[in-house]
Formats: sequence, structure tokens, C-alpha cells
Amino acid sequence: MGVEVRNLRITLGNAPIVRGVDFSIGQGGRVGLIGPSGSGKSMIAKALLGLLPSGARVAGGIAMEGVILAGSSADWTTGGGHADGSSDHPVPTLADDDDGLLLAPGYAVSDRWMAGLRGRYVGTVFQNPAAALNPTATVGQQVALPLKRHFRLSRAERRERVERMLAKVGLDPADVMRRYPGQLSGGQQQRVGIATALVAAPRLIIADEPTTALDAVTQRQIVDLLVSLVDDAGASLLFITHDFSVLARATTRCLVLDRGRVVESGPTARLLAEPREPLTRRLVTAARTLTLGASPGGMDDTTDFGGGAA
Ligand SMILES: Nc1ncnc2c1ncn2[C@@H]1O[C@H](COP(=O)(O)OP(=O)(O)OP(=O)(O)O)[C@@H](O)[C@H]1O
Repeated sequence: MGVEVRNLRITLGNAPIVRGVDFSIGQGGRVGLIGPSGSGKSMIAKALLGLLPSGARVAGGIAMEGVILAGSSADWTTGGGHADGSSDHPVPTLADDDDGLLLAPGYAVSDRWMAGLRGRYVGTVFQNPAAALNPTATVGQQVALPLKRHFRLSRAERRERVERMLAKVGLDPADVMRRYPGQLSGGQQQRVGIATALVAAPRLIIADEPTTALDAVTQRQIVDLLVSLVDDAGASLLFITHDFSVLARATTRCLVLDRGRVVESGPTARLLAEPREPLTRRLVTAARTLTLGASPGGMDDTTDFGGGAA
């Protein structure tokens, strides 16, 4: 069922930050948000996570897996609605979770619900793993946290799942379980971040500039790892970046944001090959320059770049 965002508007004080953004991510879809600094990418992610700063006002709708997370039923019938009240986009229907948890549709969920959804239904990978990870928790404790919060498992079961997850992100559990984040490299830290985001098998992963702090080679490895794990899990991915070369590896569709509005959207490969808007062209050119700088063979060397990583 995935995620649906409809006419999302966010204001902070009197300032409009996000000004009517629509997109959806089908189950297993990988969508990118790209735009310059301050264009509203992180605010959209925060709205999906229920983590907007106090004073932010949200209008429009966000629904995930059939549950309305923001906005009211009215938001879902006005958008594509007809005079008789019917809609091309009906209010999403009941979602029955794997574990038998029934989520009630048609209601804006409370903060408590949102806290329950975070980590369980939505996993997040942030830009700076050193800041996102708790420096006083061992890697084992860190990755176990979403399981502790959302599942009733024995210690042994939890440990087994944590070890399995660490192996999946390419870390040796025996080596890293008792280490602290500060004792790991940036790339290893981000692998721990990805393990923590994915361990509870969420339906949606939000990755907000997850590789910006890493060198080019590690960046590529981390993006490829994230994509393969998200695909294996059948989860959806919302990938936020200002770098088209990263987006090309991570996503199949993307939206270009400028000052809170979508200026262009479509398949990532199409936007790369034929950017129509000046901002898209600028972002593509910047990525080409970076990629050419990083590799003497140029962009063709990184075949995924033009291929949309489909
Ligand atoms: N806590 C906050 N209080 C007030 N304004 C904020 C807050 N967080 C973000 N903003 C403003 O909201 C706008 C959008 O910010 P946002 O962080 O979503 O941009 P972004 O596209 O993610 O940028 P970046 O690429 O730099 O992370 C900016 O003008 C920013 O100044």
C-alpha cells in the first residue's frame, strides 16, 4: 500500500515551508527528494515521522499503509473528489499488519501512535551517524533498541536478530556487538545506522542525506547496501539528497523541490537525461561535474548514474 502524501503544506510561524506537495511511494518503490538547501526536504521527512518542530502547522494528508498520519478524512475526499463526495483517491482502507496489529484507518493518529510507528513502520537513516547513534550504547544495544521497543522477544531471540542484522549490513557481529560507535569508522557507523533502521522490518525507510558525511567510495557502498536491503525486505524508500549522482543509484523516481514546491518530477533516469527545469539542469550539471571529478572515465563509468538504478 505504501505511502501517499497529498497537497502537503507546512508553515512555521508565518513562513510557508512546504507549499502543496503531492507524491506517493508504492510498496517496494524507491523515491527521491532532491533540492537545494532549505527547499523543505527534511521538513517533509519530519512530517512523515511526526517530528515537526513545535509551532509547525500541517495541512493536507499523509497516509501510510492505509492509516492517515496527518490531515483528516476531508483531505482525502477534497483532492480528487467529485460533486457527489466520491473520490478518485478514496480514504485508504484497513491495513492488517503481519503481526496481527490492526491499524484503524480514517483517523489522524496521536503523538503516541506516531511514536509507536517510528522504528516499527518507519525506519530512519540520518546524515551523520556519529550524531545519530547513542555514544554510550554499544552497537548491540543500539541495534536492539527498536526490537525492545516494539516486540516482545526473549533476550536470546533479540540477540539472534541483532546478530543476523549486523551480518546483513556487512559487519562481523562477534567483532562489533560490544564496541561503541566512537570505535568505528564512519562507514561502519552508518552500517550500524542502517541495521538499526531495518532491524524491526519497517515498511518505509527514510534516508535523509545518509552518505553526505562519507568519502565517495564508502558513499557508493552504503547506498548500494541500503538499496539491496530495502529491496530484499520489500520495503519502500524515501531518499533525500542534494546530489543527483546519489539519487541515480538509490531511486527510480524523484521529485525536485524548490522553496517548498515540486518543480519537476518523474523517473530519475529521465530527469538525468532530459532535465526540463533550470533547477533540475543545475543539479544534474553539478552531479556530472562531481562524478567526472571523481572518475577519469566520467559519468559513463558509473553506469547506474544514467540507469536510474531501476
Ligand atoms: N526548527 C526549525 N525552525 C524554524 N525554521 C526551520 C526549522 N527547521 C527548518 N526550518 C526552515 O524550513 C525551511 C526548510 O528546511 P529543511 O530543513 O526542510 O530544508 P532542506 O531542503 O532539508 O535543506 P538541507 O538540504 O540544508 O537539509 C528552511 O527555510 C529552514 O530554515
